[in-house]
Amino acid sequence: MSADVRRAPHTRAVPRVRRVPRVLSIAGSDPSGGAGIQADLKSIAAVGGYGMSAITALTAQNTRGVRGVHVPPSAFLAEQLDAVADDITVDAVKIGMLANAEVIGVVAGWLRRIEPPIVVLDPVMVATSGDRLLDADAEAALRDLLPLADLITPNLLELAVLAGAERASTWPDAIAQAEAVSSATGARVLAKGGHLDGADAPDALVHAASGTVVSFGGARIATTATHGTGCSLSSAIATLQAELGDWEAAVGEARRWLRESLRHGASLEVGGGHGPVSHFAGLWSRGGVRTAPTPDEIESEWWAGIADVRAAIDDLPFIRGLADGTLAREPFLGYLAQDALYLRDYARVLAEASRLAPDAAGQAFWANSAHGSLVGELELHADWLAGAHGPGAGDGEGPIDGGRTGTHGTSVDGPAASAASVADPLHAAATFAAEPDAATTAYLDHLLATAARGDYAVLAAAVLPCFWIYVDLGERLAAGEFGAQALDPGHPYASWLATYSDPAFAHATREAIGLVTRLAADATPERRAAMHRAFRISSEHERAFFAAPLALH
Ligand SMILES: Nc1ncnc2c1ncn2[C@@H]1O[C@H](COP(=O)(O)OP(=O)(O)O)[C@@H](O)[C@H]1O
Ligand SMILES: Cc1ncc(COP(=O)(O)OP(=O)(O)O)c(N)n1
Repeated sequence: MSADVRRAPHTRAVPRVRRVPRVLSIAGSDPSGGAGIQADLKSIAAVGGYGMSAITALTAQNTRGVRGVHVPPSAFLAEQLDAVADDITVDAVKIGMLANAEVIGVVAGWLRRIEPPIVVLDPVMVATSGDRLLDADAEAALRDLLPLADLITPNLLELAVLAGAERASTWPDAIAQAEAVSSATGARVLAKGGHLDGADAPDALVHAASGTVVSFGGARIATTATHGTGCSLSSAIATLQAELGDWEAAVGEARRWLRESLRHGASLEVGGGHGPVSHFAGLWSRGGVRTAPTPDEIESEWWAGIADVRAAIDDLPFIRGLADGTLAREPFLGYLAQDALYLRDYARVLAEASRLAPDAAGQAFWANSAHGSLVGELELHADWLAGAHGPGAGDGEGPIDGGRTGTHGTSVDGPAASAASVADPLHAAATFAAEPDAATTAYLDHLLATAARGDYAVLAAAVLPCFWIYVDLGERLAAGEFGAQALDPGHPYASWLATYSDPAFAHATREAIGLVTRLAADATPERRAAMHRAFRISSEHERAFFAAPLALH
């Protein structure tokens, strides 16, 4: 190799690290999908890039071999390249099959003009099947292209051609040839050991300028699905280099990905010859292939999914009596006594959700809700249970100040205005004097067991109905959906009903819905199903809880 092919000092832009790199493959087409641009686009996507392709040549091939090659006019390749570069920032280029010297000339001219920040050149010459993919008289032109690359990825045969030597018979010989090519071109060279005999399939990243040789070992994977491994590896490296900005890290990760894909290639059952690797095997097994619902879709689906429970709650004599004011004081106070017991442990469950929350926003939200349940809500219960409100209490029965705090987990932003405090031992004794009935016990057992299992997302879903069902009831009561009596200031439970439609509680409920549905959208299908189950069970407990007072009295 002559000294004049040594690469000029690097003047192009330093590669920028980019989360989803835009990677252009300049390569030939393989209609069987295992090599060429088809493999490149799959590989780029599989390792996290946005793939583009300018097609140099069309092949008619399958896993058994190449039947024909058609090279379109090189001017049309130039048009493809310009169309991309005129519009899109190209973060990395991978070059594969170039077919002939004319095509190489077009690509070389374009590279000189555009100066993409990363160029990985896979010097494709002969397919594994033995078919030529580069005219024999184009090898000199290809050598001249090498200095325009940052990384060259030859297999053993291609390395020997580039080094002007016999095919290396040992791995140290291959590394020596790679050093010679790197030294002559200024580019890094990845010597690939896929075609070695023996139990190992090593690769080595050689950089003569810095005198480094980084070896990558690995046992040979027993498979015949090796069609397109070179194409796939080089595209993955180009993409990962654009993302990571570190050649050693990019090669290491690309190799790990390729080896995973090699292990699963045979299971695709493509063709009777050398089949392709399974480019997305890792993604499929780790991430699944089904779409995930959006938070909005989950909200509608979960709400519609408890339509039967909500309708049953609406029809309960307790709710009807509460709405039109005909509910007797005794079952109402019985309900409040149970609700006080419920809220005391519900606050503990909310505190546990706060402890489990992975982020400060969730932590603060649930802690605030736990505080609201105890300080705001329970103190209103304490008032009622101490006889300060309601029919026969002689207080005018209008809404009380404490009504600004919401029901079930509403945040409060100031000291409770209510006179009775659960912090006061006398009031606490009265507030929590009742024995929990079956409905309260069952609901709390469900919530406390869910909290004990320690799955934050499932716990968040389990506490949600207590927000959501109450706020919905409150809004519809306030809108007169259950009759105009609920709007009458003289209604015997007016102060209580006011808590149902408290705007602060409505706001907290929106936050809780958003938080839970976002968790569900991000969850695996199995976890989302567990969340949904917990949500549904809590909703059913809500119905039983509202049914209990009149079932007992
Ligand atoms: N059976 C195998 N087991 C493990 N790695 C392999 C195997 N065959 C090829 N590779 C790897 O695939 C990549 C492509 O190598 P190679 O087959 O030598 O190149 P090409 O596909 O260009 O002929 C290299 O990283 C090589 O180590
Ligand atoms: C269109 C096209 N380009 C390149 C190759 C060679 O692919 P490669 O990754 O070198 O793998 P093998 O198939 O040769 O193992 C090709 N076949 N077709």
